[in-house]
Amino acid sequence: MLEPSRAMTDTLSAVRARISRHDSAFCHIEDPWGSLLLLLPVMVTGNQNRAPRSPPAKRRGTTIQVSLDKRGKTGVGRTTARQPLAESNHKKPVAATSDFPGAKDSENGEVVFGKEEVEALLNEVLKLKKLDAKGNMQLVTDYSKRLKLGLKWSFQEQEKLETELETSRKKCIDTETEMERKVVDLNSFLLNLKNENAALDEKLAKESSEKLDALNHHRLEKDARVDAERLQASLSEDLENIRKEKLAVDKQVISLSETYKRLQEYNTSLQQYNSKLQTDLSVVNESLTKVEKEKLAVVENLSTLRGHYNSIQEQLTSSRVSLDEAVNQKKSLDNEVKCLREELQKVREDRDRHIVQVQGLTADILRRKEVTEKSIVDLENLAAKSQALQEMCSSQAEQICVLQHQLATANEKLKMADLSVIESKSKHEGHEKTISELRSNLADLEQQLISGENLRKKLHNTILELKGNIRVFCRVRPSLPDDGVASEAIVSYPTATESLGRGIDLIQSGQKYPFTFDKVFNHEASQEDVFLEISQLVQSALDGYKVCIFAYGQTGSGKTYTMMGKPDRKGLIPRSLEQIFQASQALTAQGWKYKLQASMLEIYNETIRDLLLPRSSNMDIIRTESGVSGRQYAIKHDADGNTHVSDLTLVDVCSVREISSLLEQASQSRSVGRTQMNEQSSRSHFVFTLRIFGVNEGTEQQVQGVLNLIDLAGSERLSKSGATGDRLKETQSINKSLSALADVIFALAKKEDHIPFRNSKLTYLLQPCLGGDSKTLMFVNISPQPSSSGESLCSLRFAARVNACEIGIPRRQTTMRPIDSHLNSG
Ligand SMILES: Nc1ncnc2c1ncn2[C@@H]1O[C@H](COP(=O)(O)OP(=O)(O)OP(=O)(O)O)[C@@H](O)[C@H]1O
Repeated sequence: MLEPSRAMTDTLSAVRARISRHDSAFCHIEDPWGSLLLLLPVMVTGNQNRAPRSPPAKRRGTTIQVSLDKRGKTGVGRTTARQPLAESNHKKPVAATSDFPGAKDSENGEVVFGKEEVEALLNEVLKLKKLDAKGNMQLVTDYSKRLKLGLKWSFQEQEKLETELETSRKKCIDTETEMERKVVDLNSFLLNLKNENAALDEKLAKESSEKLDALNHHRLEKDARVDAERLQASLSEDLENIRKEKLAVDKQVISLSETYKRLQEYNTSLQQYNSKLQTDLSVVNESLTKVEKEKLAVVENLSTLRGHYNSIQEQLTSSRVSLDEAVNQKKSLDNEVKCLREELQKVREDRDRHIVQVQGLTADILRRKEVTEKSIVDLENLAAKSQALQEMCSSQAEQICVLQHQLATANEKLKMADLSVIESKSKHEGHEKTISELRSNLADLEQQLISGENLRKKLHNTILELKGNIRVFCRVRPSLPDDGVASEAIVSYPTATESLGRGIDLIQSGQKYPFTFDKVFNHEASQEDVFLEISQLVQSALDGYKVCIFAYGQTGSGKTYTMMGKPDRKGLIPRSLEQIFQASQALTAQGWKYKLQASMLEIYNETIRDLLLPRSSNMDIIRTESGVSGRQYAIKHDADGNTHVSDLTLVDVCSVREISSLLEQASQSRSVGRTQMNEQSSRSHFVFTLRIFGVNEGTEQQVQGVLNLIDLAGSERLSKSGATGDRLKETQSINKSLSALADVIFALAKKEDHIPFRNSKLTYLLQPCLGGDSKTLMFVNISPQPSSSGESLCSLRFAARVNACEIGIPRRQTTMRPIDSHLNSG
């Protein structure tokens, strides 16, 4: 990596040399006037005191002296070289004579003018003689000749100088041109130099990066070298250790060699011992033979010594065995690198000991035999076990086969199950898809249902509005057993199409009075028939309208029956409440939540009574009504048209059962007076009010409806009632309030400025429901008794007038959310 640096250094040196050369040339050119002075044989000087810029030219021939006079003007003079003019290559000699004073003769007889000569000529003063005119003339003539010569020379010199000046100018121009050319060359050279410099910089950067790489590489190599050195150090340590080990091994080798030598010596001694043992063996063999002979002799001769013989035989056998063992041991010792010859020798030396050892070995063999036998038994046991295991293995193999078969079957089943699972999955997915579709359809249907319900409400209310704001239904009760046998019917129903179901004719004194209402129920109409006609009106209350249904009619005409009914023939109030509960329950599916509040009061003799108070409280009030003391219920209407009766009991109701209980309580609380006409005739106006607050969680819509169901007191005439005393007062009060009701309705119909709501408690209580933004329905109940025909006619006439009224446009009370307080309260 050092090569690029060296090459770079060489290149830089070469460039510096070139720059140096060019610098010198440039410097030379930078002093063009110096060059010009070299070219021009002119010496420029300042005044005489200033040092010349170049050494005074001691040139031969005439030189031009340019001098500055005292006013700074440049002048051109001549210096006269003291050389002969002939040596000058540009001077022409001027002929001169020796007669000319002031001029100096050259060697060739030429006159050379210089400054001094000219000055001397000019300053020459002719010395004229007074009496020598001729001589004077001569002098003047000479002087004029010399002046002429001087002038002539001067002219020639001037021409020459001009020529030289012109030449110098040309040369100067040439020099300038040359200089400009050289400047251009130098500029291009400088440009090249800059390019080369840039290239060199680039090369330098490249080489710097290469140098960095080289340095990195060098660093890595250095690290590697350090590692290698470390490795070398560790290897050196290992080598040192190995050397130490080698030394130890060498020592061991030496000791082993010594051991080997000793072993060799030992081997030699063993061999000697072996030979000795061989000798002993032969001796033993001989003795053995001898012993055998003796043994034979003993066997043959001494049967009594058989036992001894046997022992000897055994000893002999053992000796033989031991001998064989010894021989074998010897052979093995011989075969085993003769290392154990020493032991053999020892064995042979200690023969008895060997015999003992042989005996021990024999015993060991016996022991081993026993062990072997035991091992054989064990082996047999193991074989048996092995056999059992093999049998077990075979049985297990069979089981494995069976299991494999079962596994294959199970795999098949698993595959089948997988397939069935996949199939089930796809079916499930299909089902899910179907379910999602059904759900979306259901959602659509629900949406359609909601929109249908909204449309229904709209249409229903539109129909009701088209029908008129206050409608009148007429109901004729059937004849009761107590009514006695009627001689003739006082009511008939027209059968004409236009008045079918809507017309009623009352016959009195042979005169027929036809009436037409929104609906006429004859005596056969059931409670259900009646309720069917008003159910939509009740539904309106749930939709947020103020609904007011009241029953008007003479005593005993069936008002209470129509409104309350009997336990087995429920009237409008329980049916309406049932419908409201059912409808509110059904609307929960559309996101509606309702809160229902019930209140029940009666207006008796222009006094309000809370029918939901405990009986004791009512008793107090009754005493109050009779002038003792008691609380007053104040009626107030807020800006939203809601009526509030102070201290009136409001009960949150959640079921029909609760309502039934409340109605029962109210029924018992009602003031029931006896009149001559109806033993159970109620002498008060009964007002059942159900406030309905609904909110839709989904649409944020809120409704606030009111359902007023009113059972008015009987409207009998005083003359017919026969009442006296309190009953008369009751009748008068009732008639007054009914009259006030009629006045309000008629005032509304006439759109009078003042509506006399405050004329009675009943009208003031029902003001919001009569005031134009509610839906009002009046039942006019008619008794079929001929004796009641007059009252019936009055009722029908009143109803007809009411039916002709338009009291306003019903307004649905709906808002968006903020009225949550109704639902949250309580
Ligand atoms: N449509 C009807 N069908 C059967 N019975 C009826 C019908 N209308 C009324 N009655 C019966 O007639 C009697 C009088 O009816 P109800 O008490 O309802 O009259 P009312 O107008 O309420 O009298 P009051 O003004 O004195 O309260 C009751 O016994 C009632 O059961």
